Amino acid sequence: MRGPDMRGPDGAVLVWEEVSIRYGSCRVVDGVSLAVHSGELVALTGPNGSGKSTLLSVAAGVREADAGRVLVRGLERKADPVAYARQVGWSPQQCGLYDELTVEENLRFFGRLQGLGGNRLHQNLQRVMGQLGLGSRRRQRVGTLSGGWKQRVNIAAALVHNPSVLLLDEPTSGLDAESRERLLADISRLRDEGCAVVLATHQGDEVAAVADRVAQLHKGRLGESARDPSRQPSISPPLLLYGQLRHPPPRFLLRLVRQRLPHGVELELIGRRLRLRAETAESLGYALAELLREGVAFESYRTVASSAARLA
Ligand SMILES: Nc1ncnc2c1ncn2[C@@H]1O[C@H](COP(=O)(O)OP(=O)(O)OP(=O)(O)O)[C@@H](O)[C@H]1O
Repeated sequence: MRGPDMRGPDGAVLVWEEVSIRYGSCRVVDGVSLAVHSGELVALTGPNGSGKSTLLSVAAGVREADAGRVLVRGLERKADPVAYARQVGWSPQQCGLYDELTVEENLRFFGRLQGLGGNRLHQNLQRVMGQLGLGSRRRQRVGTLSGGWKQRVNIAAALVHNPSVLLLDEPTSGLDAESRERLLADISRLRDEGCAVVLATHQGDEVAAVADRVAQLHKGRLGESARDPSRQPSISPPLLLYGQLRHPPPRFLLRLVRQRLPHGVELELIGRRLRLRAETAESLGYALAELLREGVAFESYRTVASSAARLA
């Protein structure tokens, strides 16, 4: 149960409204406004020290904004901290897991912290272990897991109470390319299941293929391109196509298709998720036709003609 469907003014589940945060005299987040919707994955990118973790920590409720406010389903934390916490899952950069406990014991512990117990806790543990593919590792001590599996448990711990919003701080950091790809595929599935996901990373290129939108922070300020879509000018917006493939196509075939794409068309693939970006409908249509001609089978796809995103 995700609770009553109370959303922000424009239907957003998570809203940062003119948020500023200081450490001493240093303003590390400066008037940031950003709205995230259900079923949307926003990549929060920017160099080290640009304020990504700080911005997430305010939404997670672990520190207060000095100015502005954060709303989750229209609710401010100070109005009802318990109801707010139920809606938010936070996976911090430093895993807070207990190495000497098993995967399941860790998740049970975090579930209890969220006030879950009995059958509800049991059901939530099953669900979350299924979502992150942890079933076969449930009895393994966390201290013996690889970095990729630890990150999965870290994310599962954030999801155990079934929040509407998932905040992920550098979840792919330190992972090899294959583990990163697998983890990003899992994260995009969580988004597809309806979660509003914000993923902070200083490696924006890596998440561009799965992100619906990229919000770029620089010295605590949000780049023009990443502001709330409704406030953006619609000058030559890119056309985007997101597709879910039946099977991941062989690499040689992708290479072949890429060679034939019209100038300016980008094609990215993570697992079975494909993204095409083009400047015109003609070039997008041409690229799609090329993929279909080569036998790439889509389970589904959607196109977005949007000024919402600079999907870098
Ligand atoms: N507890 C703190 N006290 C003082 N300054 C802090 C504190 N935490 C963070 N900062 C400073 O705030 C700024 C933003 O830090 P933050 O960790 O939010 O950036 P980031 O974009 O997440 O960086 P990274 O990618 O390295 O995690 C940095 O200049 C950092 O040094």
